[in-house]
Amino acid sequence: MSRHPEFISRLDGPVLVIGTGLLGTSLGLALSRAGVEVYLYDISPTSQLLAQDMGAGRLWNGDLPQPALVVVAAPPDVVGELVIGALEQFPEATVTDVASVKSQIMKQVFAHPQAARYVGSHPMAGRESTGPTAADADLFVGRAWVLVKHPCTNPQAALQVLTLAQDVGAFVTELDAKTHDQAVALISHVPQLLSSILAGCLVNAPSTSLNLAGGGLRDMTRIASSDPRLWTAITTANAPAVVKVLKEIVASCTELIDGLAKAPVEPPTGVAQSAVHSVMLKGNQGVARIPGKHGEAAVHTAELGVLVPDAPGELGRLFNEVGAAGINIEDLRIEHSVGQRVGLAWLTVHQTKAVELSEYLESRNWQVIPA
Ligand SMILES: NC(=O)c1ccc[n+]([C@@H]2O[C@H](COP(=O)([O-])OP(=O)(O)OC[C@H]3O[C@@H](n4cnc5c(N)ncnc54)[C@H](O)[C@@H]3O)[C@@H](O)[C@H]2O)c1
Ligand SMILES: O=C(O)C(=O)C[C@]1(C(=O)O)C=C[C@@H](O)C=C1
Repeated sequence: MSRHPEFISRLDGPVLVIGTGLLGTSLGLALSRAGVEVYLYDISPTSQLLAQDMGAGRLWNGDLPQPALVVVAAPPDVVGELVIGALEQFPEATVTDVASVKSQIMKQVFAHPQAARYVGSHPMAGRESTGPTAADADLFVGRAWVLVKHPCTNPQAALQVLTLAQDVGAFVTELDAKTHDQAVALISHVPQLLSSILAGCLVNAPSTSLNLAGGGLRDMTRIASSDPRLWTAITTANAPAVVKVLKEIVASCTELIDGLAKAPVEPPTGVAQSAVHSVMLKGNQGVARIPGKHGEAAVHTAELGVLVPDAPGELGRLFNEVGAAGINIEDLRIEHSVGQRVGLAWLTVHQTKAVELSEYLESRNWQVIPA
């Protein structure tokens, strides 16, 4: 594949991707776009063919030159054995993986004599859909990518994996396996489980209730569509850290329930109000600590709501207008409820451009709602 001028890789290939689902195919697309030779292998013939059709690389066969780097992008419960298999099959190659949990895999791999060529890694980028067709060459752009080294890790191998992460647009952070697993329990694994538990409460809800769903519920449940098999493997492999965070949440829920249960008291005692208020306040403080893109504090953007008629081409027309104003859309979310004739598009733009865009869109007869 020819090199795309905007995305030239510093990494020397070929790279063999084992597991061509969402992560493996996204990586193949990003590397192929940057001119790196990518080979693809998946236990599922359909998945590897789809990945090849999408342009993520070519199917691996033993006649091809040996890979310089092998990336294992399979579910966490098979990663350890696949990494060891790759270390043995390709004695010159560096081997890495992208699994969401690290301690168990590090322990399994570092019992092997050739483990110095292995570097654990975890791109903090993904989505609720799996499989090659959900892949995106830009998946890793601006996202964190954790490198997990071992005292025996070969520095040259670590450098290769660092280069891989940087070449696909990620910024690299180094952590030990235990710190990594505790961190992702809090910021990824428990959020997934809570989203699933909340969405699970909707299973028997009447459709008259569900038809009222707005942005709040949608924001909280996007990841509830994630793959049950993959997430069972992820969370069980990180059970101790996940249980610790879940227990904290149960304690907070119990406190809140006890406080709220006192709400109907006459005259009001303020206990219920204080229980809810402290939950809300702590939440405000926590959410303000989540960094924005590239790990910077998210203070430079503003959101603008625009009412968009529910008709073909209207969203495209809005984007064209914003483009004509010379303003970049940093992010986008859409609120849309069943039976409504309009949707609400929330555009995130640079803070300094928000007023200008609002005035411009109003002058073009769009109805703008400030955040
Ligand atoms: N989905 C996410 O958001 C996300 C984000 C970061 C990291 N990860 C990690 O990336 C890895 C892959 O996740 P995904 O979302 O791409 O899943 P996926 O289901 O889309 O892809 C996994 C692929 O691995 C293949 N596979 C399974 N066993 C195999 C084997 N023995 N040999 C070869 N291929 C095999 C499957 O056929 C499948 O195509 C997981 O370890 C996951 O923890 C996922
Ligand atoms: O769905 C998303 O937006 C994600 O980025 C998925 C997400 C996450 O929880 O942040 C999920 C699992 C990973 O191991 C890494 C990323």
